[in-house]
Amino acid sequence: MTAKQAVHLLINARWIIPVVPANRVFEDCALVIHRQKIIALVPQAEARKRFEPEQAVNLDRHIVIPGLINAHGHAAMNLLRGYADDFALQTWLNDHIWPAEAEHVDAEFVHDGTELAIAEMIKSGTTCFADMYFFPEQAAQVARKAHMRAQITFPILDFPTSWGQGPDDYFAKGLALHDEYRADDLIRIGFGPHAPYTVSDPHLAKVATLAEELQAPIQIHLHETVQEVDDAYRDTGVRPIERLYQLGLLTPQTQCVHMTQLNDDDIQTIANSGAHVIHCPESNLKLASGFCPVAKLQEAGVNVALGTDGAASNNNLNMLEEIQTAALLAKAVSRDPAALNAHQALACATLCGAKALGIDDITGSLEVGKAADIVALQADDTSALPIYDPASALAYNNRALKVSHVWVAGRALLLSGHLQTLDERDIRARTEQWQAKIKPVRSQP
Ligand SMILES: CSC[C@H]1O[C@@H](n2cnc3c(O)ncnc32)[C@H](O)[C@@H]1O
Ligand SMILES: [Zn+2]
Repeated sequence: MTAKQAVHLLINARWIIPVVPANRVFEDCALVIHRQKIIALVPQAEARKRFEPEQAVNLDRHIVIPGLINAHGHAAMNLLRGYADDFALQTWLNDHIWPAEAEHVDAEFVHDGTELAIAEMIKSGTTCFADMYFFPEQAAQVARKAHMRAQITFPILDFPTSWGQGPDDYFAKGLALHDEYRADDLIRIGFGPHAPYTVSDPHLAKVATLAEELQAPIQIHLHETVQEVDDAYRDTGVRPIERLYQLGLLTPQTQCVHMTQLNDDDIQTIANSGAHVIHCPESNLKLASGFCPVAKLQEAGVNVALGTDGAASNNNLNMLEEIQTAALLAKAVSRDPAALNAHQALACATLCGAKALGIDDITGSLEVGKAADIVALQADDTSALPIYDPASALAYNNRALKVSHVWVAGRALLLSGHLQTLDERDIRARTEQWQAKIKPVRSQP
């Protein structure tokens, strides 16, 4: 008899949806984890014969999936959740959010807001998030403490903010941060030019050059509203996508967020460039920005990932909800009930997110050799039953499921619903202090 192989962790689960291979559900199988990686996905009986785990977790009423990837957000804006609802983007930004940010955002705000956001993300099954916000060094520090995987893009805008005096300052601070995290296993620093209407040509061109040189990602809000595209066309004679293309900013390293205003030429330009689309359906609905044509983009070969955007325009960071909204909306927009089925919607929130962030060799599916970024959802509440197809439960009835366990690179961040790397009581106390300090200006109806 050959000796059993010693491994760190064995996860036995009722259902495992690995995402790769696509459209598959493995029943009564086990994931075997050694060091930070998945080393096998086999039937439980075989796992018992072959492996001697340091720790075994039995999840016999659970659905196990790859960790969810929130491909766009502004984590610290969790402290502005519910601050200004029911406005269109430009009114929301100009009259409410930017004045609030000018008054309140500092390093401590970003530290505390990001910690609040990461706690929410872990508890709702997210293992990796893309962030674009001021004081990105704070976001990176908190992500590192929480052991979350993250892409942190440092903001570039033409004007001064509480984080810096203007573009030169932002580039200097951001590049230093990129250097600091160059060898980090979980955190990658990229460029976050805010939007075509807040960043001028020379700075966009500089982002393109530096990103190419450093092989770093770029994330930008793009074609979010009718007003953005109409104003740009009036002022420049081209649509923002065309301007970005001319400046060399559309490459496979580029993540275009929102993209609700797309004609056939725009879709072709994006497809040809290899740039990725980050679809934020709930933020787009709430700000009444428009609809991202997901089915058309996918048909054209564009990779579409999912993001929540910030909690000030969503108003939560729950990627399971985002999966459901994306799946329902895709059907309505394309008038095709088969558009974005349950497995495809889950893929958008996992593998496609990893592709967009350029980390699909590391995460995004439960494949042997990938990092153990794993989420388990308890699925035994009567409101979840019966479960004929766990992918259906995930996409269309996920309020009935409860995220119970979360691992990133094999380390537990959530065990039986309890955070392992963050102190929830402390987060609550600090959030209450911010709530007392930040007073929303409410106009009377
Ligand atoms: C440069 S840091 C991020 C900056 O973006 C603002 N923001 C949040 N949500 C959106 C959105 O949907 N479109 C454009 N800008 C957005 C945020 O408040 C920060 O100022
Ligand atoms: Zn955003």
